[in-house]
Amino acid sequence: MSSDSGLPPSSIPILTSVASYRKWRQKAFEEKKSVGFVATMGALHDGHASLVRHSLVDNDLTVVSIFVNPAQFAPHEDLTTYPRTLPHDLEVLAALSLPTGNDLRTPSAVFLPSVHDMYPSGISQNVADQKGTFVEVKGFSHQMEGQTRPTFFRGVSTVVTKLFNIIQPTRTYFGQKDIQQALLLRRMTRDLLLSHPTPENLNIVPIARDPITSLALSSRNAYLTQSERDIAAPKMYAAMQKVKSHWESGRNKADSINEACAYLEKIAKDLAAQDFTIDVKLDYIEMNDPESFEVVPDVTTRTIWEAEAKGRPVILSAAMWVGKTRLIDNIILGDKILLGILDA
Ligand SMILES: Nc1ncnc2c1ncn2[C@@H]1O[C@H](COP(=O)(O)OP(=O)(O)OP(=O)(O)O)[C@@H](O)[C@H]1O
Ligand SMILES: CC(C)(CO)[C@@H](O)C(=O)[O-]
Ligand code: BAL
Repeated sequence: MSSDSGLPPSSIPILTSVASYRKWRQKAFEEKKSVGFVATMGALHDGHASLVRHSLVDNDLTVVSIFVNPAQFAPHEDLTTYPRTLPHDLEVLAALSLPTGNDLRTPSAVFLPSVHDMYPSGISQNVADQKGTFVEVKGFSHQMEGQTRPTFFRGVSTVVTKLFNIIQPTRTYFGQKDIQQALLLRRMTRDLLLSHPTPENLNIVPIARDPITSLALSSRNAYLTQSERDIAAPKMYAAMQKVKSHWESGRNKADSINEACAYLEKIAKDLAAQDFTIDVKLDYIEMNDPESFEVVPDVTTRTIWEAEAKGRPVILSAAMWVGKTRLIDNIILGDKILLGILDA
């Protein structure tokens, strides 16, 4: 069954217009049902499933949006090739269920808007050509991922504001894999005084990893060849684990990171020598303050950080090119609970 024609078969109602969603939401308001929301760009995997499962546990109803947002892709990025797998996505969602009392809770609706509905004034990927209304979280969008992708968070903040405005979620769920995105959106929710969701109801769900290689699940993993996925890509997490163990043994930040960079350089050389088709290039590996996103000073050790940071953990994050695919990952050094990251 599907709510609109021209869509793949789906046991979950698909709402493609803002008006049809609003009607659905009004009924939930009237019935005093809580609505959990998971925003995605589709190509669903077990990381997305974990977000949806959390929502099913916490809420009467769960809505998943699938929208590949042009505004968060720079003109040179992969908007046109981004994986679009709607029939598969609907099957993944239909297979998710949670027994509650006599009931089986499943995702309640999929919101599938058009680019035109989301951007009534039109949308250019080139910020200089954009017209209309945009949301920027100033001072928090240029560090970490924002350094390599300077217009990324403007695109994300804008589309998520629109989605929140439409969906009116009681609670939302974002992945720790995109940790800066989740923390920035929580700040945006606070700054814009949103009630649906409140900042407290923006939940962060731990990173789902491949059980064998520990590679963080990601829609873009679909771009990787088998050897890129199984051999090269997991080295980024291995490098971060090295930073973690140096940091925890008392080395300062610069030394800890340098060891990991040297490890990755050696891996890149070895891979190139063994197989010319695997090309690995580190974009960054860095430690940042989870509140300001500023870089942890080179000479800081864990003991110095803990004395100064009043319990705040450190975000250790990395981005790496594996062939033509850019992957990101992170580890929280310290207490994840203080960032409001849920248990898995
Ligand atoms: N491995 C994961 N574990 C937990 N959450 C995840 C994981 N991967 C993605 N998410 C979360 O799912 C939500 C939707 O993400 P999105 O649809 O962009 O998938 P993605 O795998 O992050 O894609 P991409 O490969 O483009 O980064 C985001 O909140 C994201 O952080
Ligand atoms: C939050 C989001 C769905 C906004 O397009 C996207 O950035 C993502 O999938 O992480
Ligand atoms: N999950 C992040 C989406 C992006 O890289 O555009």
